Amino acid sequence: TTQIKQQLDRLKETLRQYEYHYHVLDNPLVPDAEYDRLMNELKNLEWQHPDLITTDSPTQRVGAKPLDGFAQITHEIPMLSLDNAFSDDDLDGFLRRIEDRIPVKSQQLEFCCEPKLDGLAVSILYVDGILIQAATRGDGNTGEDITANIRTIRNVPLKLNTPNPPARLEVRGEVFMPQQGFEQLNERALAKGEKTFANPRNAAAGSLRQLDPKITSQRPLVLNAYSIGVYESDDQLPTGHFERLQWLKSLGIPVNSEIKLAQGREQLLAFYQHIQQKRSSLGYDIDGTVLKVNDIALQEQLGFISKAPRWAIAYKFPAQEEMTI
Ligand SMILES: Cc1c[n+]2nc(N)[nH]c2nc1OC(C)C
Repeated sequence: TTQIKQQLDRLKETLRQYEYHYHVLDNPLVPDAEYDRLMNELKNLEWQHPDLITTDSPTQRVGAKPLDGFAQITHEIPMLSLDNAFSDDDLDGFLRRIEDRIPVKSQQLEFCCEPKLDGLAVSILYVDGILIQAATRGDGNTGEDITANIRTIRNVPLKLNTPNPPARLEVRGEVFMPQQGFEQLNERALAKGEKTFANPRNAAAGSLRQLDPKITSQRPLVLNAYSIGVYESDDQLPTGHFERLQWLKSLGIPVNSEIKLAQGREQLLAFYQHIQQKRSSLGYDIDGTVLKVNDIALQEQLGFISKAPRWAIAYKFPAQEEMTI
């Protein structure tokens, strides 16, 4: 059966490359018909040799049976939320708070600028390059195990596109439903007298919370990664967030194509205005932008503000001149 195994491996690797070029590089290598032909060839060969089926095979996206419920998963690193800005003044406050804590003028600071996708935050764990587990953000500390549903999302790789994968890599990103897929889903639901969804975000949430992966598999969901959680490897990660996202893309993880580096206040505002102007033609819902200090070491120096209470404020006296007597 080594002959069969080699044939299976070749088919799986070829299909993975086709999926990578189609879903991540947005640049198909072959027509869909050729992809479908090869997928059927692999399905037939696996049907003849079920004992040789591997969990990372492109044929293994839709789980067997519906779940009774979702198990809970505790995030090793909490998935925190973001502070909001609603005006240029708020942005200036954000920049000033950074300058107060690190000796760098914001004009010299590089930022990774991203569209803020209006979907659901998820965490996907790859062990030795194989998709092992996926969870919703939940309350930030514990989420629901939605591994079976995440596996059905066509642009989520079941195996990372590298000969030497990290021991553990947690990818964090947004699962969303593009507007066209949302409209088609609601049309079909109406035609079948089923309930429709109010907006793409609810449709994505409802699709990920399906206990039956066969239903999730028929929903047009898309993943875009935006950060790395747990990482264990002999190799160091790049030292910039933007460069880390490009590295994820090289591994076969889809990353939004609007993401850019910007330096200083003017370029941040230019990115914000650029995305705002493109908003209606993106083909998916966004609710703003996410602007991140790009240098990871600076991110760690700046740290997190645990959500300060909204109902209390420390109104301080002006700093007293130290009297030297
Ligand atoms: C909660 C969140 C949401 N988003 N969305 C994007 N694009 N990036 C991003 N980063 C996040 O958190 C990081 C700052 C860790």
